[in-house]
Amino acid sequence: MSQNLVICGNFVHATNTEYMIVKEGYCIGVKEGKILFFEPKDRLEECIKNHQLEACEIIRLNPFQFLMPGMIDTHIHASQYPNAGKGLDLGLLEWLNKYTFPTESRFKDSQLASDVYSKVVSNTLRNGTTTACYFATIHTDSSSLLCDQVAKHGQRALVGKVNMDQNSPDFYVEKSDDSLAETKRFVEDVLKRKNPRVQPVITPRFAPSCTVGLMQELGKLAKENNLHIQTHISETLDECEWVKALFPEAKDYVDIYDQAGLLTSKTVLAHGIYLSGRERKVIKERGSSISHCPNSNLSLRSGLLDVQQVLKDGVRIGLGTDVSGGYSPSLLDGIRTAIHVSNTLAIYNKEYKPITHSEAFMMATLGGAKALAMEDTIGNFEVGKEFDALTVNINAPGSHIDGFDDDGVSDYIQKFLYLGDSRNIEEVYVAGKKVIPVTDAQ
Ligand SMILES: Nc1nc2[nH]cnc2c(=O)[nH]1
Ligand SMILES: [Zn+2]
Repeated sequence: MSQNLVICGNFVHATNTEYMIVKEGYCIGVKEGKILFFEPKDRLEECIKNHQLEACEIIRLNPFQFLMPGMIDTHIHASQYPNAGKGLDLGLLEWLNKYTFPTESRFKDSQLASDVYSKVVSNTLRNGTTTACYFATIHTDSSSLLCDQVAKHGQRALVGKVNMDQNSPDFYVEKSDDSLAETKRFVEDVLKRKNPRVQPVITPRFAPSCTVGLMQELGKLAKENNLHIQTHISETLDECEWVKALFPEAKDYVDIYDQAGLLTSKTVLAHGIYLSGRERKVIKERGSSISHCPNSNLSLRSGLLDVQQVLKDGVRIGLGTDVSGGYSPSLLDGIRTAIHVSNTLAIYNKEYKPITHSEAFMMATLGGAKALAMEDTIGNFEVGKEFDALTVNINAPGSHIDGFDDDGVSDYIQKFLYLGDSRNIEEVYVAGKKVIPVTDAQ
């Protein structure tokens, strides 16, 4: 059950006009999971009275604590979690064949699926990911087990059963008709749960793995049911060459998805490193978004995404861990690596203005919400949104952060983004319910 809550202290979030805004000495009121007020704390009594929250316990944060929105992982392969931190010696296409497909094929086994999915959901939650956009595998029933784990641990997620009907190994491929029928079965199963925090996402793996016919049918299915869509695009040069050879009649990579009806305002495209200006323009026109996965792009040596160009072109962008191409399930790592990728571009081009920690923070929170078309529900502390939040303590036991006399709240926030880890994330709330620390009742 989500409780009613009042929390007073220091806050940080992104808005439509500011990448990062610090609110010192504020109070927030939460009723039935939703934010009722967010005001300076001298208005506390009046707000409590106006919103009939008198019976509610008031939590007062200490000066070393602050509240931030929960982080949003816009691209993560739950089924690749067993491989996180290993097998990064090959480029994308060889890596898929040698490590990824064999691992994913094992998820036919429901015991293995439940075990791995429980671990990945609990680890990402502990690391402050309140919303995740997951790839599962081609297996329908085991993909449903990921939904079970998301619900059990109290995370918010989009869950995708993967589609692959060509150019895949014999042990991990579907017949086109089965792929579509099983996707329909999966979508029905997820929707009939009527859990607003667990939704299906249509998940053609990437163009090389899917026939045009299947992609078109998936586009129709998404449209009929107003579903999210996720896939990969323009991640490596080898992949782009392969795509050109496989789809000679397409204008470019984006055109393949566009012709299939897969580019909508609820589509998130992972990577997008090698997109042309025309492709970014089409993505913007369709209202689709990009998931920037910097750890993966460095770990698999795929390339460096120019985030400034993506932002300049008006394309919505969030951060993804892309486990296990990315080895870290933490979006704090995503924030740091995004900054370092941008710094690297600036080292090689003196004119280049790298992104700041504030921009990276925005991408991990409100940017992610926009990328997943969920900005009406989550992403910051706007009144009316659901309360997905982290209580951060830079002085937590075992913390690797030291505060000094001349540090202000903004310094604490910056230090957390660079030096913090799950030890500093003392509490995690999803829709007003405290899901970390885990209690016996959960
Ligand atoms: N990083 C990454 N790229 C992909 N492209 C197609 N499949 C994958 C995958 O599993 N991981
Ligand atoms: Zn991926």
